[in-house]
Amino acid sequence: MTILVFGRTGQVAQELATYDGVISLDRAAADLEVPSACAAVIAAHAPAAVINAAAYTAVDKAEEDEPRATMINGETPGAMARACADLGIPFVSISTDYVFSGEGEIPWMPEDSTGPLGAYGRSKLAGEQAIQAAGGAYAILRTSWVVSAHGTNFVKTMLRLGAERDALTIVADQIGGPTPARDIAAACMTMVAQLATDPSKAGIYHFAGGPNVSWADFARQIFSLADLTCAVSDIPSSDYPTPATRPLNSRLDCTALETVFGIPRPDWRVGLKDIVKEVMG
Ligand SMILES: NC(=O)C1=CN([C@@H]2O[C@H](COP(=O)(O)OP(=O)(O)OC[C@H]3O[C@@H](n4cnc5c(N)ncnc54)[C@H](OP(=O)(O)O)[C@@H]3O)[C@@H](O)[C@H]2O)C=CC1
Ligand SMILES: Cc1cn([C@H]2C[C@H](O)[C@@H](COP(=O)(O)OP(=O)(O)O[C@H]3O[C@@H](C)C(=O)[C@@H](O)[C@H]3O)O2)c(=O)[nH]c1=O
Ligand SMILES: [Mg+2]
Repeated sequence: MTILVFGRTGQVAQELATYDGVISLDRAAADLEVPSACAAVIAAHAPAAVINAAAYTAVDKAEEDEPRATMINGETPGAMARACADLGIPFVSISTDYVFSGEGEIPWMPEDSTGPLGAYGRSKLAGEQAIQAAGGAYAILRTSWVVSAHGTNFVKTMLRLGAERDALTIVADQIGGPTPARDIAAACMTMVAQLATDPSKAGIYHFAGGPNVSWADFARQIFSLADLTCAVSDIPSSDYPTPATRPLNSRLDCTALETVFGIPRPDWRVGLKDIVKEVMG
């Protein structure tokens, strides 16, 4: 069973590449700025399933580059979904907590109203809508705060800064679920297998690590596991100005994924241990 994966260098893409039967496409093989080319690659390979793990993920840069982010995150996933629907094969595409406004403290349900605060979130929401319009055996997997030993992420930034500095100020009013890329890859593989035999499972699902935590408390746990002495002071988001506004409430209710696919919410503290070990050597 061949599974075609868009993305090769990304955090989730690298974990997907460890599975037998996965063919990974880098930018040279499939440029997400060209929707028709990505659809043509799917038709040419005629795989058993497709997973889209490529995206424009530079949240701040997207503010001044929204047309490109919208092409990559909005238009192209729609074209991929239509190509998969035409072939009658499952399609899983990863989305984000940043499609939500971040109001309140209640974990977001997949069917809750969206309200992105920035260009990245808007572009990902456009992708979700295009995929849904295509129909077929699709799944949109919204995750959050992706971490791994590869690529750029908060854990790697903290391990670098924590070794250089005695103290850091970290936002404490954004709460969410850090999610190991390895767990996301495993979830995607389970989902394409089940969608192949039961397309009625199509829909939007949430998948994030638990327990929910603030970035500041997450940093403390990273430093503790890595034996780094770096004091963390809580600050409000207003003291850490960035071009794009981040949601305060990134909590995702992950019940539906467990009920429908039997995939439980992972404990990020388990995955974090492996990541710290892998990065520190
Ligand atoms: N990172 C996070 O915290 C979160 C991510 N997500 C979502 O999860 C998914 C995976 O994210 P993650 O693994 O962190 O992503 P990364 O930022 O680690 O990697 C992004 C991947 O997309 C590829 N890519 C970007 N632009 C193009 C293009 N024009 N053509 C082809 N490939 C392109 C990159 O290739 P190249 O190396 O060539 O640039 C890279 O392989 C994405 O859909 C993302 O939106 C959701 C929630 C949180
Ligand atoms: C480095 C640093 C960051 N921060 C804050 C800024 C930000 O609110 C938070 C996390 O920083 P990041 O740069 O990892 O945030 P960001 O790139 O916005 O992370 C997001 O990426 C996209 C792709 C997603 O889909 C989201 O789920 C989320 O993971 O930490 C501090 O408060 N102090 C610091 O010293
Ligand atoms: Mg980032």
